[in-house]
Amino acid sequence: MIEVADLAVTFNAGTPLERQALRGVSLRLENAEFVCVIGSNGAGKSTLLGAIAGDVAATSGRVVLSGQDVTRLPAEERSPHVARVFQDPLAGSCGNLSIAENLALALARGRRRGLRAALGRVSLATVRERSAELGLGLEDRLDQPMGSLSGGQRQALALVMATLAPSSVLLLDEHTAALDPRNAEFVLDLTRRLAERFKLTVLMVTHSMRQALDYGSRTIMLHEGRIVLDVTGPERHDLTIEDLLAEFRKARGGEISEDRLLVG
Ligand SMILES: Nc1ncnc2c1ncn2[C@@H]1O[C@H](COP(=O)(O)OP(=O)(O)OP(=O)(O)O)[C@@H](O)[C@H]1O
Repeated sequence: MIEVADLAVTFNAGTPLERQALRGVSLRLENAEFVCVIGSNGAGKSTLLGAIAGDVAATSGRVVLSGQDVTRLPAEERSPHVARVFQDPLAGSCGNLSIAENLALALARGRRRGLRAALGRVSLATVRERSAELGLGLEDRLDQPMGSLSGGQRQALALVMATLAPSSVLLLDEHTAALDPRNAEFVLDLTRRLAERFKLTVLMVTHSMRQALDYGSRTIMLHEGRIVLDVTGPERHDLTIEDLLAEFRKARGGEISEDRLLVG
């Protein structure tokens, strides 16, 4: 469960560079709910994910994860609750370590122990099994460096890593944006399967309006730090990309001059 109450984040407060990235966002995701977040550049999407994960400090408001108020907890103390996959396939893993070592570290997430302890505990069979499920042949390459993998393979493994240790919340920050369409589809399908299997509460940021309507059961649009659209159920089912574009226009008070919004 994720609960965000009246969350505000202001960067560089009191300076000429002051920027209100979130202006009172309230949002509740029930257990195992999968919500897509869409919004124009600078809308506050990454800031929202960062504030939930603990990388970004809340200026005011509250963040509650699985019933625990984590607003003042640092990121590492939230990690037993939260797993995160970023846009950059290089961001969430260590390229110099082997695939097996990266998976072992992921398994140790949220525990105060190092690689050696993690490697001692990890079951090679588990790592091999979870890698084999991807159908990419990675189970035979576990000793190879993570850096030798393609972007798509790395993002697929990042998802496996995110779901190795028991966490309930998965935050996805445009995690397919750097992939070609075929790999993006593979990773999205994997996302859906893992979310269902582990009953994860998912917040997925995307620039693709198609993805925002096709994945999960609810779509949220952020604009200038506020939620301007929150649709679910039959209302969402009937929503078209044209409708979403119209919502963007409404939010922006005119035409869309957005180079990163994708209708596909
Ligand atoms: N660390 C920071 N310091 C100062 N300003 C920041 C910082 N992080 C984000 N901002 C500003 O806060 C606003 C929201 O940024 P954020 O990255 O959350 O937007 P976004 O919706 O994820 O955008 P995009 O789609 O372009 O990634 C932007 O104006 C951004 O410039």
